Amino acid sequence: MFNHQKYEKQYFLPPTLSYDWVKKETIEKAPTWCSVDLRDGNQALPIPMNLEEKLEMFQLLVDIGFKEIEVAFPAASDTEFNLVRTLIDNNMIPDDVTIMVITQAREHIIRKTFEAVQGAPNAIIHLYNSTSEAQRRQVFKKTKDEIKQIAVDGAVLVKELAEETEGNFYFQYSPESFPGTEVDYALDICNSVLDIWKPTPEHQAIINIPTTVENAMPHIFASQIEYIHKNLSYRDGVRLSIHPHNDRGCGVSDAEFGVLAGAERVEGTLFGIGERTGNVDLITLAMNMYSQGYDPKLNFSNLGAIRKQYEGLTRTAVYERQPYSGDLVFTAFSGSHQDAISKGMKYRKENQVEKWDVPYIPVDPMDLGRNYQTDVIRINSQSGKGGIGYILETNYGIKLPYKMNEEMGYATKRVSDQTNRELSSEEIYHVFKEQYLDYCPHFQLVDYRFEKGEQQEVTLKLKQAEQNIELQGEGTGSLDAVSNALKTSFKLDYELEVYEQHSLGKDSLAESCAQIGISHNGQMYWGAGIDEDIMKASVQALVVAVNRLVAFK
Ligand SMILES: CC(=O)SCCNC(=O)CCNC(=O)[C@H](O)C(C)(C)COP(=O)(O)OP(=O)(O)OC[C@H]1O[C@@H](n2cnc3c(N)ncnc32)[C@H](O)[C@@H]1OP(=O)(O)O
Ligand SMILES: CC(C)C(=O)C(=O)O
Repeated sequence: MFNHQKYEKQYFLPPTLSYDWVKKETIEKAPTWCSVDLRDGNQALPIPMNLEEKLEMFQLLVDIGFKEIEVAFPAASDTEFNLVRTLIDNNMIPDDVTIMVITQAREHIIRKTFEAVQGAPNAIIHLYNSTSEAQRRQVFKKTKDEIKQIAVDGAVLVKELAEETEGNFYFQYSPESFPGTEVDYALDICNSVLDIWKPTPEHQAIINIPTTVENAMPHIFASQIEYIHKNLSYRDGVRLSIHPHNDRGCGVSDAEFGVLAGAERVEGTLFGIGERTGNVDLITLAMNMYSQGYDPKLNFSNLGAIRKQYEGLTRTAVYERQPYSGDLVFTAFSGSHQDAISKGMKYRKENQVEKWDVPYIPVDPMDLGRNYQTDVIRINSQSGKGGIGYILETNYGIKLPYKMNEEMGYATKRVSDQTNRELSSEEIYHVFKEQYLDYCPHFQLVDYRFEKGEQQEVTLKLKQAEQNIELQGEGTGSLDAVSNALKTSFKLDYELEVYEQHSLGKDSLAESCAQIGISHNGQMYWGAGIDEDIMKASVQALVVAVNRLVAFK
């Protein structure tokens, strides 16, 4: 039964509430990013990564710029254990990268973990135990003091083994299931663990606060973090870290507010892969900083390639609307968005604008390895002339007069609406070709010859109903002469209103595109021609416009 009365709030407010974090505007300095793709991300995969895949993932994370990487839960499986050994035995960990391994606060698991990290140049031992009221009551069946003792005993053993084991070790403690834990109690456990480790500014420890299962609004989490930040012992010897999950869809807000509230380090995964609804997406966090003009200290300039590799390694598909990385996140299908984007891109080019402010596109897609041809505007029945003109211009160099563009827009939308699908740029060009370059159902241009008399004279060779015919005309200019020949011979009455032409390329051999608009009884009829010879392009454009007049008047 769908009954909200079955539920009640499960989070705890800190004993004293302060909201200093609210007064801060944005994140200007990148926190330390710790990737947990190989641990929390991996433990959520239906088929966890194998050793080769993990090694490839490790290299990918290093290449992106991560300096802290949680590589394994060594006691979980041979594969996890072997990954740590492979990295250490083969000196595969760059000097500026610290690996992290996680362990439950259980003796045999901690011992196994130290076997795995023996000889590590730098490694963080991440100790955790669950502290929530629900888990104390249901899972561990222990009192608060007994649960605290699990953490303290674990911290003691971790310290002892670190002293005995070859390698350089740092410590991290997480009160797992923190969202369901009384905040002052969680703080008390963290401080008790720190009392064992006695961290200093020279050898810091990490206290990592997770939203194991996110159960409150992000401002609650921020207030909890601010309380811990202000009341943690050994504060200058501690890096305060957060580990947001996304059960309520607020992982990014938790992380950003948490940093404003005093966290110096953020754990998460690429693309937000992780248990249930995932961990916080570090790409989103980093790119949110980047898009405000701050250096995130992670490089996603080839995000498409990163995504492809990641999807292969994890056998997981990235959602098409995933911020920054999804297939469709830079794409407008709707007309008014397309119009603004198209004008914004033009404005940017013409005015050499330095800072990015194109409407509807929060960051320059090119910065992430995307392109303007296929990523920004795509066409379906929701699209408009701005977008359709943009596709013709960016893909084919064709610029249409305003009113012709409008008509072409409706012609294209009609095709998409009737077929109920998106149209590719080739299909859009096909509509243009069919309607404006080749539309000659009544007569077709075969050839023409100009002669200069008192006026410009033309002999126009056409084909009509499979018969060759010749028309004569004269006028003040070449096009005028062709137009008069058509008007007189076919007894037509129209005004030549618009004549535009431009080159389709930069060199002198490039083709020209001519567009002609003629009016009859207040209605415009359009035609276009493309040829290396500008006159030929223009005559063809006029022939199409007149054909359309005959067909549609
Ligand atoms: C929120 C998180 O992501 S936490 C990380 C979770 N990740 C994983 O669990 C992935 C890897 N885990 C594993 O491979 C296995 O769980 C192992 C190898 C670590 C341990 O396996 P097992 O001992 O067979 O079982 P299991 O994990 O179910 O252990 C449960 C026991 O450990 C206790 N326990 C669980 N977590 C902890 C902890 N952090 N500290 C101390 N004890 C713990 C439980 O109370 C339970 O005790 P009981 O045996 O007295 O009932
Ligand atoms: C162990 C902790 C950090 C964790 O993964 C979680 O609580 O989600």
